[in-house]
Amino acid sequence: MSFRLRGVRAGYAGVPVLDGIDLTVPDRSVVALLGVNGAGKTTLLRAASGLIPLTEGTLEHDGDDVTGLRVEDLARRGICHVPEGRGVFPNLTVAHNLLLFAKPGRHDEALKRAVDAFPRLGERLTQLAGTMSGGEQQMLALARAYVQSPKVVLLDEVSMGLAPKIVDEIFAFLERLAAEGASLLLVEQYVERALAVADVVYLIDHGRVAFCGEPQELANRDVFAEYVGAGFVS
Ligand SMILES: Nc1ncnc2c1ncn2[C@@H]1O[C@H](COP(=O)(O)OP(=O)(O)OP(=O)(O)O)[C@@H](O)[C@H]1O
Repeated sequence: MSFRLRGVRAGYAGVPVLDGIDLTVPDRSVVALLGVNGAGKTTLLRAASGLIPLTEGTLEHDGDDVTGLRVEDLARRGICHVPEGRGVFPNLTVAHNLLLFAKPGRHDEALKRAVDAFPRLGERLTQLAGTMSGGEQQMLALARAYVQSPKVVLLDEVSMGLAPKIVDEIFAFLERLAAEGASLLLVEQYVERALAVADVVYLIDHGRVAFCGEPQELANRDVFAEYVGAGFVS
């Protein structure tokens, strides 16, 4: 039971970005993905979620080859992507945004689940998503993944630009998601916070894995200062 990328190469319009990535998200674990701007973190999450095709390599989930499946087919298997910039539908209500992602016949359950995780969404079910604050929209983006009872959640900078109190709420939610048994692959600007919840950390550099290990190993390594440096305060 795990999600794996093997020898993954991918990029944009013939420009390679990922240069042979081997990465495993073990069952019930949190994996932090670090690297400088432009290292390829977002591209890796897009490739892993089926948003961009692989030019080489494979994706495996629970031992099955899932390479080439579309984003919605991967989502049906429980592999859910929360993209940078949230990706909510601004002209639909909060409830409608959630129900688009709910399992058929499970609409009430989905709304209950979302509101339980983020009570402030419950006060705004009829509000247009685009009129909510940035933090509320981020909660909606997370709740849309949550209503799918995901097994693997790919999270791209979900705390970006948010107030510290909202970031706390979001991290509490991520811990809840992990405690409920989901695996997380987390790209996060708050490096210390990501390492505090992570079981495993990968450093990506120029589209390659520069380090893979436990967070405490990384803190003692020069490689960390080299690639992430200023972002970490122990
Ligand atoms: N849609 C795109 N078309 C062409 N090139 C792209 C596209 N998106 C990203 N790139 C390029 O791919 C490389 C990796 O970008 P990516 O966004 O994956 O890095 P990142 O590690 O997530 O960076 P950041 O921390 O700044 O978000 C960069 O050189 C970037 O310019």
